[in-house]
Amino acid sequence: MNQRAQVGGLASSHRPCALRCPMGRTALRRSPIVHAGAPKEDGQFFGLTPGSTTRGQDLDARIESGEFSDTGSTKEKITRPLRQALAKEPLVGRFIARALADLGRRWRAEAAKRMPEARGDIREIVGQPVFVPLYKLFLMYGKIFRLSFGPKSFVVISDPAFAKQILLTNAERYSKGLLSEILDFVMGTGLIPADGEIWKARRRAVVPALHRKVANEALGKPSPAIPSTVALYWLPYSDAPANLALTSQDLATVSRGRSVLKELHQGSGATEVAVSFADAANATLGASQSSAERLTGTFRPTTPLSVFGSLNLTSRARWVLRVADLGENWQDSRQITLESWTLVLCPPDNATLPAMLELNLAQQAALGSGPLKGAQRGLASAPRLQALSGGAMLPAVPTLVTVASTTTFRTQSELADQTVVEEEDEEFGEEFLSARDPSILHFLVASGDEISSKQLRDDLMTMLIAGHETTAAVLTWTLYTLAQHPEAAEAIRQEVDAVLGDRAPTVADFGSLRFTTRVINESMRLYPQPPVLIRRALQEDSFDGFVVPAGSDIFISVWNLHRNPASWDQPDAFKPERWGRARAFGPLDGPMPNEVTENFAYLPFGGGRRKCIGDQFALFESVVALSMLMRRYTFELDTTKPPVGMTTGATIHTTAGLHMLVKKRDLSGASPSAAYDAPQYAFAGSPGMPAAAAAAAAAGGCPMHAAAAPAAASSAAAPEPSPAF
Ligand code: HEM
Repeated sequence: MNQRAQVGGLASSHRPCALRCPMGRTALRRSPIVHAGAPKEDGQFFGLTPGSTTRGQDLDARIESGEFSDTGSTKEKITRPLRQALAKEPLVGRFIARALADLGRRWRAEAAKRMPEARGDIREIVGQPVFVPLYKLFLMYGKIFRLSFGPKSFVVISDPAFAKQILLTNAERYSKGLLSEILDFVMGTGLIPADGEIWKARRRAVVPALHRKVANEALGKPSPAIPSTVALYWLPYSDAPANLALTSQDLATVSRGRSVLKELHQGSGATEVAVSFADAANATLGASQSSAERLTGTFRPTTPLSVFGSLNLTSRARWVLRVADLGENWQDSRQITLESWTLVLCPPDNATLPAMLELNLAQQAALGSGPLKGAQRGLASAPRLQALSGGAMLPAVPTLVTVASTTTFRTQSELADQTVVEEEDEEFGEEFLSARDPSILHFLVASGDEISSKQLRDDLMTMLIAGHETTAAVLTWTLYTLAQHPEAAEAIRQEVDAVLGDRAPTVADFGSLRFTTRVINESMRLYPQPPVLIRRALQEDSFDGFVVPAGSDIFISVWNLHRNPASWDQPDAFKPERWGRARAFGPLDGPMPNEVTENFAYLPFGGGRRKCIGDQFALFESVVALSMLMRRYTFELDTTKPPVGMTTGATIHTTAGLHMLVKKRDLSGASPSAAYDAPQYAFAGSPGMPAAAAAAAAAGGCPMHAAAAPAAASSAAAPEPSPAF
């Protein structure tokens, strides 16, 4: 059980964050909240008021003014003064007043049945991550309201019970609606956008491909040597960088361990600088490699950990961050910018690395300028990828390779038992397994007699995109959060040192890496990827008496669910311990949180029949990446850079990149302990908690922002550039 808030209402439980907390500024100071059921028969404009030019501020000001908390029937309100005046008159006047009072009661009752509605100008919410205004509106309107722009409207759901109804109980009444339309050209009838019979058939076919047994088959291969260092460097996304010229200044900058990213983003020198990073790495290795070799992965990392930049849809998406083992010679410290990450672990022979890298480059190109346009370009480059990987797009779903290359995967553990999908266990086709090629692609091809190449392509594209950007975003925001919580980062290190030492995690270790896992769980609560789920009602449905007609487009705001003050104690606070038993110190022995344990208040992987098929896989992947990175490095926010900022995409993107100072960790003295105790993570208010965080917690402020407080001269060296909204 987690430590859920035992609170009666929104206003009483949620304390505003003193600093730049996502939620802090506005509605929380107002109470009571207008809950669902509050009538809004004429709607209220949340959009630009006539003549106004600002966006988010307008909405904030109008929420602040109480405009949205106004309730009741407008007709009743307009006629009220007349009724009151008439009531003072004798006879006829009193008679009319009584009739008006009756009418007023009827109007109020009718209004109460109508869903609250926010109407306005779409431009007002366009300038900010869309889930943020939705949260503000949720705090005003409550768990269900209609958001209307001219003739178009959406029903916004922020209540666990309603989400459960849509995703589980009445799931057959809903389709992916808008999402399918938007994703059609890139995912076609892949599993995410597909509906109806196609979805059913494809789910049955694809789910077994993520089965534990597929992973098992892929495992058991010798684990590659674990590197002592991992170096980080940048590569340009361009397939064939025309200009590889290096300036001596570039090399000098890089070899001093300084960031060159400032230059990177200032225009034409970008490619040169990025390449100089790679060349500096080469120089460090004493290797002489052509640029073509570099781009096709000649670095031959001996580590199972290679991290590639992910699908980042911001203007910085052109850069690929790659983590590879470069040996001991690598610089001790350097400054890099992390945008978003995904994990690709290479098999020991490294045969697929070149193709993976190419694939990644193509993805970057594909999605560099926006999901729609970019993805089209990605498709165009698919044949080339095939050529590079010897005719088969094997690395198309790198995550499977991840687990496959990590370990022997023999011992059952909490995760191993749950790993991948159990629900269709009986349908698993052993005969489709291939020891030689235990990839998802192979499984799909072998098991799908009638599958068309278009369907295969759709399935793979879907899994590629679904499994790539999400995990990358989770790691990005986890690192961001940990940079503000050095005590939690330290606790991860203690755990990893004790459980793993310097070896790579295995699935068997997963159960022991509990704190690390709970950090990921909590990071996914604070930053759900995606923050909003989209559905369309195929039939009428109703929620607490509010009717949602067939054809309605619906946003289930996971962000709102995950920060709902009625569900969570200190909803904006990073508290991995909330997933343990209700005590301040002690083992995190609660169950792995998911939509079932939290009754749909927590939906990091959705729920019901459209739940993510890669959930356990992704969790393991994230824990592997995080534990290995935290073991070897320390990450601090670079306070000289602009605030991180959030931008809406399929996942939550950074606006200005996540700039971090990365230092190699001193590992002397960090060895596995025979008698391992759970790390002494300093929970809220505990003696071990950094002063600033404790002060913030005590003040009811958002601990996420503790490091920004003046007293933040603790181990949290980085002041707090919180996401700017
Ligand atoms: C941390 C990483 C991940 C997160 C946060 C995540 C999240 C989600 C969520 C929230 C959904 C439900 C969408 C909805 O109901 O509209 C979903 C569906 C899906 N995910 Fe994931 N996912 C992750 C990793 C993966 C991986 C690794 C794969 C595959 C390799 C994957 C494949 C899919 C597919 C195919 C669906 C659609 C399932 C269906 O509709 O039947 N995901 N994911």
